[in-house]
Amino acid sequence: MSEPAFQDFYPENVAHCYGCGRLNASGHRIQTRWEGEESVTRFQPRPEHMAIPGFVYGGLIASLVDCHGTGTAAAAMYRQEGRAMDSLPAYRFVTASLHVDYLRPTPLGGELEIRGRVKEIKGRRVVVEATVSAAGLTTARGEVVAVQMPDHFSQGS
Ligand SMILES: CCCCC/C=C\C/C=C\C/C=C\C/C=C\CCCC(=O)SCCNC(=O)CCNC(=O)[C@H](O)C(C)(C)COP(=O)(O)OP(=O)(O)OC[C@H]1O[C@@H](n2cnc3c(N)ncnc32)[C@H](O)[C@@H]1OP(=O)(O)O
Repeated sequence: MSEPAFQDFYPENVAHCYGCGRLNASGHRIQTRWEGEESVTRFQPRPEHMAIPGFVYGGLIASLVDCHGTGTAAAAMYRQEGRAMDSLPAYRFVTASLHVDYLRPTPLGGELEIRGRVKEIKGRRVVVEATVSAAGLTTARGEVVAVQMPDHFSQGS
């Protein structure tokens, strides 16, 4: 059995995100893990994730990069501090900025692989670079600026 994903450690009150919340039955429920210095998410797009026949919708790609980035940011902070991901207080990150370059059309059909690297950790901010690949070919590149979430965010205020 594979080890738990970063998202498996999200506290219940922040586990409903459409991209990464394990408690959102209609969402993508992505799962991200370390592979050495890189974080990796694998995702199988469904037929409805179509842009034009045969190709993946760019919004889905952005969504995957987004939540891959926020998950990697949290995991990177735990790793930097040598803390287990189930230790308290929990680190929660939201997206401050999301940038995606679509390099070539992403074929719809096979699994996508998102690979991330931590570019910078500074104060409450973590910058994560990511690539999206299909069948070994990089089709998109992204950057996420994730900022540690203020406490009031999870209470809907
Ligand atoms: C392995 C982990 C396991 C455990 C994990 C545990 C918990 C994690 C759990 C869950 C994760 C949480 C949620 C998951 C759900 C969703 C994730 C998916 C992503 C989303 O779907 S989430 C929704 C969309 N997202 C928003 O709805 C954000 C709206 N926004 C704001 O709420 C504020 O805007 C905020 C909070 C971003 C900042 O506000 P603030 O007042 O707290 O902080 P402040 O402004 O002081 O910025 C502090 C430093 O970030 C820099 N900075 C700020 N903004 C920047 C930008 N745009 N570009 C570049 N840098 C920026 C500043 O320059 C400064 O940097 P410096 O300190 O170096 O000067």
